[in-house]
Order: sequence, then C-alpha cells, then structure tokens
Amino acid sequence: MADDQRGRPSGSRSGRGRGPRQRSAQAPAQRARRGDPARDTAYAVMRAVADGGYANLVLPKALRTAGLHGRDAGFATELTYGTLRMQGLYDAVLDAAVDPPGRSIDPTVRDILRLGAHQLLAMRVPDHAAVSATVALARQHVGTGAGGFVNAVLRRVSERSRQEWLELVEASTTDPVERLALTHSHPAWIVRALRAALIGHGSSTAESVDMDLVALLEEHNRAAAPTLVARPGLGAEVELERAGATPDETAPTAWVMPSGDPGGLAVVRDGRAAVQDAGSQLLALALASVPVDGDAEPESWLDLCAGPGGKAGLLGAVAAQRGATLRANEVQPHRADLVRNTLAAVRHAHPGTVTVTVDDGREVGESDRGRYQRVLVDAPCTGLGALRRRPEARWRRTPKDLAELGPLQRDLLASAIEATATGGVVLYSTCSPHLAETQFVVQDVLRTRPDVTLEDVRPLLLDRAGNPLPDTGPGPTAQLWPHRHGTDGMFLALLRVG
Ligand SMILES: C[S@@+](CC[C@H](N)C(=O)[O-])C[C@H]1O[C@@H](n2cnc3c(N)ncnc32)[C@H](O)[C@@H]1O
Repeated sequence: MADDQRGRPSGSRSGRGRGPRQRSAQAPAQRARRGDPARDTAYAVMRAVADGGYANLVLPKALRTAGLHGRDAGFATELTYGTLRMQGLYDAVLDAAVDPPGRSIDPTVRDILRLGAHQLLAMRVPDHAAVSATVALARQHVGTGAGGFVNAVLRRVSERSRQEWLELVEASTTDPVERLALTHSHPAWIVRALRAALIGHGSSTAESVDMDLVALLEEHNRAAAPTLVARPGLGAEVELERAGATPDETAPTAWVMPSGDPGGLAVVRDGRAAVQDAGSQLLALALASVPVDGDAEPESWLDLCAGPGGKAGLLGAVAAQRGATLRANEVQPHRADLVRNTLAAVRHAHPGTVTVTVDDGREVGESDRGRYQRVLVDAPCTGLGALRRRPEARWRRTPKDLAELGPLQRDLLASAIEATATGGVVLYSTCSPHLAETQFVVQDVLRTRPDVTLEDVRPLLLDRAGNPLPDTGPGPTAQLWPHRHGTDGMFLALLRVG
C-alpha cells in the first residue's frame, strides 16, 4: 500500500532494503515539530516562486524577515537556489522513490521533498538531520500525514548515493538529449537549443560540442560569484578595494568580492558601483569605444531598452567622461523608475548628462530619426544565457516565449537603426545565445537594410589588460559563454549605418 501524503492510514513501508547510507531511525512523531528558520525560509521562497515570484528578489527579503545572517543565510541561499536549479533531477529521483513509482505528489509536498532531496544529494547535511528537519517542515506546513509520507520517501532517497541516483535516472531513457536534460536538470528543449547555439555561433565543432554542452550545463548549476562594476569617474574603486574587493581580469571596470554581501556596501547603495556581470560591462564598454564617423559634438547616445539600468549606469558614467549625453529609454514606467534609481549617482555627479524617457522603443526610430551616434538595443529575451543567476528561469521559459519575442526583437533593432545617424553604430545584444534571438534576428533585419553593415565586434571586447577576449567565435558577431568566459552568455552584434 502507498504512503499517504495527507495522513490517512497507510500500509507497511515498501520494505526496500536499508542501504549503506546512514538514516534516521526516529519516527516522525518523535522528531521536532517545527522546521528551523533557514529551512523555513527556503520553503517560503520555494512557495513564492511557485506563485510566480523571482528567487533573487524574494530570498533577500525573506532572509531579512527571518533575521538570518552569515552561515544561516548562506545555508538558506544554497538550499533555495540549489533546489530550484536541480529540481528537474530531484523530481525524477522522487518519482522513482515514491510508492508506487510515478504516483502524483501534492505540489506543496513536492517542494518540501525537493528541499530534502537537495540536502541528501548535494549538501553536506547528515542524512538523519536532512530527513528529520524536512519531516518537521512537512508537519509544520502541511500536516502529520505529510510528515510520514516525506519521511518514507526521503528514507528511500537516502538509500542511494547521488551517483547511484544519476545512473538510475539516466537509464530511464536512451535519448541523449533527454539524458542530459535529466541528469543536468534542464528542460530538454533548452538543452537542444544550447547545443544548436554552440554550433551555430561557431563556438563548438561537431567533435567538441557534446563536451562543451556538458561544461555549459554544469556551469549553469554552479553558484555564480557576484561581480561588481565600478562606474568610472565616481571614485568607486578606492572604496571597493577598502571593502576587500579585487579587480577582476575579465573587464576593466569589473571587481569581485570574495565574501560578504555587496548590497551592504555604501558605494553600491549610492550607485557608484553595482552588482553587474562582467559580460554586460564588456558590452557597454565596447559600444562606448568603437570609432564613429561624423563630427557631432557632443555625441548623443541612446539605450533603447534600458530597464532596470545596469548597462545605462556604465554607459552614462563613460558618456559623462567623454562629454557625451545618454538617453536611457524604457517602455515600462516602473522599470524606468529603476533606471532613474540606478543612474542617480551619475546624474548627481554630472547633471544634464543622462535623461530617462518612457517610450516604446519601436517608435523611437520614427520620432528621432538619425539622431544618435551610438545606440544600444539590449533586447528583451529569454535570458537563456543567465540561467546560473536565475535559478527558476529554466522552468518558466517555454518555446512560445521565443515566438512572442522574435517580432519585438526585430522591430526594436529596426527602430534603433532608424534612430542612428549615418556613420553611427547600433549594438544589438541579448543575454541569450539562442539562435532565434541572436543571429536570425540580425540576419533578418540586415536583409531589409542594405545600407547597414555588420562589423567585427570581437576586437572591442578587451579585458583589464587590454587584450581581446579569447574564444568569442569566428566573428563578426561575438558570443560569450559562462563555461568559457565566466560571464553570462551574452550575444553581441555591431551594426554600422551607412
Ligand atoms: C534585457 S532588458 C534590458 C536590461 C538593461 N539593458 C540592463 O542592463 O539593465 C530588456 C528591457 O526592454 C524593455 N522593453 C520591452 N519592450 C520594450 C519596448 N517596446 N521598448 C522599450 N523597451 C522595451 C523591458 O521592459 C526590459 O526592461
């Protein structure tokens, strides 16, 4: 008879043999009835994410509310992020561990089981502690019966090692993509798209692609250390150094913090520095440094899709140093507010350099034809290049998103070209390597504009020492990769308007 998740009498346990791994001999009733604050917080964030929340926004608030700091906050963060990333694998494990295999599991109970599976299979938590604390969580949030069910399932999970579970799950299919999807916890359509992107961007050969794909999927499942940007000309560098940050070699403006919460630094709070991926920094610096034709003084720069303002923050600081002006545009008013916030330090230090507008970028080409020398289109995209930073994103995105985003991406790029002066440049970028959002968009738009040429963007991607970043593809576009460059998977195409 199956275990009952909701507390109705259940038959004897499956009796599957006790494995070599240690487990709790305590009955659920004897265990603590309440979860501990760190696990409670992880559970609350999982439920908020199930309701549509974003872990990177919900978790910091939940940690503050629970008063968690230091190691406890670290534990809750690893538990939440790790569980969300690996939930595809854990679901396969849990579906095999329930009795009978594949029986349906209540979504709330499944979240609790996922948290337990992560502790058992990926964290240094002793089995008995992982099981009893997760049972306590189930009792507290669902009920006594759920506690018994969770106890039974997690005991079965604890009977095998992570490697044994991986082998078992892998054996459930012969399709190589499905296998990678299960063992590396990604939806299969994303694995397929990433494989096509590695080849399509010229980043991998037919021989190397399978190895590269595994390296990329593994990187998506690692916690990414936060990179900071020191917005130039605002004196952020000295304070970052004083706080223990060190210069990052990937980009001239990038810094890394070995430990601690960068959000707590005054220099981050006042906007002279910010958390920003080094790839995003390289992209903004590339646009700022490319030579443009014409003698416009001062130069006018446009960030067409600026919210929440990360790249505009760097562009604005560089524009101020160069005597140029920047218009940071965003269609959504609340995101335009975020841009204003992000740009506060630059606006304060250099009044008149940056303006924020709320317009549909698709209309800017017509209203401001030929007005700008440098234009950034950091297009809305699926974000498949930033999966390591957004743990739930892989489970939310669907191929339908691509169909919806495609026309918007093309319209925004076409509008950006219209808004660019003769001899000026447009940088089209996405934090996705998906071919449908990158190469295909650029090729389609170029077909309608014979006066626009694609230029090699790779020589503009310079590291702190001034050397071009290696392995960005055969050109003229560039593709950055988490497993190669330690950055998000940014795509860049540089277009010159003739
Ligand atoms: C990838 S994000 C930009 C990220 C930004 N460059 C940064 O570094 O912080 C894309 C932005 O485009 C905005 N967007 C979507 N449709 C738009 C449109 N029609 N016109 C202007 N912005 C648009 C979205 O609201 C979103 O804020």
